[in-house]
Amino acid sequence: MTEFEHLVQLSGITKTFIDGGQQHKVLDTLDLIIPKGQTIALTGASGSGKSTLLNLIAGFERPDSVADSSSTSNHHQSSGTLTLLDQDTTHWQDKQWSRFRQESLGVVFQQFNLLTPLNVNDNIAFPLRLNGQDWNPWCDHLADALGLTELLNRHVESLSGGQQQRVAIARALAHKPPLILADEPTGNLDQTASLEVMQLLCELAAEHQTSILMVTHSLECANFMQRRWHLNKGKINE
Ligand SMILES: Nc1ncnc2c1ncn2[C@@H]1O[C@H](COP(=O)(O)OP(=O)(O)OP(=O)(O)O)[C@@H](O)[C@H]1O
Repeated sequence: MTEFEHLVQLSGITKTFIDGGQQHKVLDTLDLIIPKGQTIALTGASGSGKSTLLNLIAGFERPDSVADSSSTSNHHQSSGTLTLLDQDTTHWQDKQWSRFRQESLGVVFQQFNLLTPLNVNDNIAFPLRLNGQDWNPWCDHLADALGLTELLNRHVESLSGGQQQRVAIARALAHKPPLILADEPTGNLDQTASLEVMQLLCELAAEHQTSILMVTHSLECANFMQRRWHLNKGKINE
């Protein structure tokens, strides 16, 4: 992969939802940069927009668009700029978003989105196979560290919530992407398993300069990250 200056950069991004006829501005002309290799804990009250921010960076949501005042036609432009790997995403089509997610992103979201017809092994190896790779010693290490070695042949739908969460974490880390977005990745895990997950994330970040943006309500988990961001009224405070 080519070198880049900023992994993620948001400039003046606004996101508004309309609910019951009322506009609700969740992100308000937000500016932020996630440099390569930085690990960040994201906190904020329920409903402050943490998941929305992760969804925007992953391309599952789009920023608001505003009427283009410089144009006489009915053109709209994005409320701000979202730059990923030094590329402006404003005009990215689905194909470019898919490629970014496939090659450069690992996500652990609240819904694990596991591939239910497949077993644990195939779920973990899925991002690797999309990138033309196969199961490798790093996958063995992930399975071991996450307590999944005995479960590799099990269908994911037969697993408990905590086991499914660990599969989702292994899948996000399998292809060693430069960016991990995690939304309460240890929400279903006990304290011992949570600490093991945090150690694994830190190991990946330290060895491969992986950047991590992790939503957490746990101070203990937040302390594993290098920086702490707090989202309030559509803005980030550090
Ligand atoms: N698709 C949507 N349509 C309408 N409103 C939405 C949508 N997605 C999110 N919202 C609203 O945006 C606000 C921020 O939601 P979001 O899920 O990003 O918050 P959060 O900080 O992740 O909350 P939590 O900690 O409870 O998960 C909430 O008021 C939510 O109701």
